[in-house]
Amino acid sequence: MSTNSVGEEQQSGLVLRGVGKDLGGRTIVDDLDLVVAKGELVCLLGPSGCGKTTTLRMIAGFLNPDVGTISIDGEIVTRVPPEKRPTAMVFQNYALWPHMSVFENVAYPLKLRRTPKNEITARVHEMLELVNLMHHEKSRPARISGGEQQRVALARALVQRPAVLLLDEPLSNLDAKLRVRVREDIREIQQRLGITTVIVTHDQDEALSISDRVAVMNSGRIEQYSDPTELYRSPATRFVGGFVGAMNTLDGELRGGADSTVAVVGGVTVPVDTPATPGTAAGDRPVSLGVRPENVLLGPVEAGASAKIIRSIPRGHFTEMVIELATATGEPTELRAYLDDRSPIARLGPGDAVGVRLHSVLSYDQDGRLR
Ligand SMILES: Nc1ncnc2c1ncn2[C@@H]1O[C@H](COP(=O)(O)OP(=O)(O)OP(=O)(O)O)[C@@H](O)[C@H]1O
Repeated sequence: MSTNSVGEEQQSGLVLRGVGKDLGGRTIVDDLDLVVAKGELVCLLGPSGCGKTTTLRMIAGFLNPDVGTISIDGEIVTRVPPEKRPTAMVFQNYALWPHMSVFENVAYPLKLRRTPKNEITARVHEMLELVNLMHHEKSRPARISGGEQQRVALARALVQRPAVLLLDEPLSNLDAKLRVRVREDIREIQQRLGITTVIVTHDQDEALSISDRVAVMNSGRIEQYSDPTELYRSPATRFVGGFVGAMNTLDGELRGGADSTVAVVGGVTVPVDTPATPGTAAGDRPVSLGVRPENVLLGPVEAGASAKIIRSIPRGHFTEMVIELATATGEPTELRAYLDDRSPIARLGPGDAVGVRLHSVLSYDQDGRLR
């Protein structure tokens, strides 16, 4: 995690230090540190109940942390009420006023602050242009689509010119196709304005595709805080590896050096091309290996450890194969592999024999930490 330097504190858009919250007699957020740079988009990603929304609500000021501090642009705001904080929130259900037009909805926070009328008009129009909704300024929310309602909610947050924009599961009410469009729109607008943004999501695809960095949460703590590529390639814990993307987990260990590494699984030796963490054979024995399905390489029997195809699942632009490794111990060890449809192996089916090699194998210790 980041250092506690004063310089970093001042240059950062948002800083949480040692933030904790108990609710209903349980610790929901536990000693959480998070530094979001100015203009950065960060997703809080994690399973249901891990404390993402609670964290977001503390940043917005709707909930007070029991311990820790929150600062925005170098100012401590831990006890500042929500309406006085330089934050604006987009809620999961958008929370638009049904009896107000699109214009009035976006104007509402400015009216509350007694902004002069002509300034309200100018700022609302500027925002409606930004989210491409000028043609709907007189419409009621019920008359526009879900994606458009989402953009109204975004405009209503941005019109307040917050230092930090907060979005709670902003895409969960949209269908799959629209979700991709709208998340790209959000990213584009966020980058254009250079606004520090925190988004809560449980959707890894969403987090990986729009974030500068992703904070993966589990049981009230951040397990890893990295850019999307690093998060996918080197998940710091077994939990992160399983939560972000698909991962085969095997009981076994890596042996050998960088040139000729093998994975020993159930008493058989599987050749490994480029282990992600070379030299893991030394010291304490790792207790598990992780390998992404696209890094399980299938070829002719003689080219790798022997295995049998159990299932072949067409996945559109690729084929997913479930294979069983022929272990010496007789313990069944299943692996999933993704194969290019053009590969001759993709034409094989259940019962056929294949040779297995592995690529970029990760090795985890007893506590599930990357070695
Ligand atoms: N006011 C409260 N009193 C007691 N428990 C609460 C309260 N608010 C939230 N919790 C509990 O805190 C835990 C974390 O809730 P939170 O909403 O932060 O999770 P989340 O990660 O956002 O999950 P989800 O994706 O399901 O919204 C949950 O188990 C929830 O039941």
